[in-house]
Amino acid sequence: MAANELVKIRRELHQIPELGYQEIKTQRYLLERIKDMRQDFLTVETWRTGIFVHVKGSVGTKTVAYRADIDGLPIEEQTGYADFRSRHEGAMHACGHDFHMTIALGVLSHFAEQQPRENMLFLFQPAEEGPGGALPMLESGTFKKWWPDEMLALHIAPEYPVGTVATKPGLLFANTSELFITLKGKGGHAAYPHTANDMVVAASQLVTQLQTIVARNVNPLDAGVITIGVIKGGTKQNIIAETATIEGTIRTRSIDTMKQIKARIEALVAGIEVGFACKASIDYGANYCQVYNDEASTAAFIDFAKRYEAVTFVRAPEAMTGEDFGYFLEKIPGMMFWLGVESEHGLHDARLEPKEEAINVAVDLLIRYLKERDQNGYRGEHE
Ligand SMILES: CC(=O)N[C@@H](CCC[C@H](N)C(=O)O)C(=O)O
Repeated sequence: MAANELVKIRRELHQIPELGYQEIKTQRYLLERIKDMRQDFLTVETWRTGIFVHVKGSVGTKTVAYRADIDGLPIEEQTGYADFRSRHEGAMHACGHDFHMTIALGVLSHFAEQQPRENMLFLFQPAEEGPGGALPMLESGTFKKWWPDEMLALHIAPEYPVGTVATKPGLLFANTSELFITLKGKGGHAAYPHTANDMVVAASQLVTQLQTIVARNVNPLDAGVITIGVIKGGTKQNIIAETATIEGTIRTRSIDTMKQIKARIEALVAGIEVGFACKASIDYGANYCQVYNDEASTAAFIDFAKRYEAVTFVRAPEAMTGEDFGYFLEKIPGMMFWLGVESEHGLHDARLEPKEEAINVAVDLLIRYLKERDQNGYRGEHE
């Protein structure tokens, strides 16, 4: 696909962001673009709001998979885009999944025209931002039928210039768990606090206490994050709130630290229940396992990236970002890398404006890399 065609696709996708498992228009749009491609080697199967596309190789003894996530975020866009802003109120592609999908379409269209030796599997995966599409997609009959030998994915990186790719072997992204806490007390008139049981005060205390866990309970040589992104409670300024909810995310480098943090959260919440004579419930929502890059797959990618003159390779530090792609890497050797897109504003920011030149950089890089691997053999073939 030509660079201007890819930019057009990205802009069309940017206008229709949809949240996890609501990607109806996105799926329809992707299916239309896939239908425009040469069909001789393709088999397309939908899975919920996602899509699998299998490319039959001329030899077809191995399969390499490439995954792109397709959901948007509940953010009201504040970019400077005039012509292609999100048309969906309160939703935005603020994590670059419009780029991820466009890049996957660009790579797929190449291999739809030029049949690879080995099979390829493209996954357009819903719900990466939550509740998680990777694990159920991995467990689906379609995935099992086309089970790959190796798997790749990328994520845009606003902090790197266009032309940069970054990754590392081993741990790349953290273990994550969502966190939803509901506190239920007794509402009442603002003027009669002694007759009520104020959950705004209880929630405020709890948020402050939660921030002590990483500071006071986690080994400083280990790492953890507890971010509370939402706190809601009450209905009016002169009514004492009967309920309050707290929503956040927990990030850790190790599973043990995740367990330790959850135990501390439960102890603190139990303390709030006693201290405020209220009822509390905790829901950990979606949990993602770490993204752990396979040594051999990552070494092959880094070796290529260092030789490929169109990109600069940077060794990435570990990040506390989460990615349900980690579930695939738990079962299948593979790797994920960052793609530099240079934006002043970062991921999950309403002003994120990744540079579109990065799309073509990624498409060319992936086509060349996959072609080289296709000629030289994927994991297990020449090892
Ligand atoms: C790359 C990225 O930003 N990923 C998200 C993944 C969401 C994880 C999960 N829903 C949670 O909030 O814990 C991230 O926030 O890191």
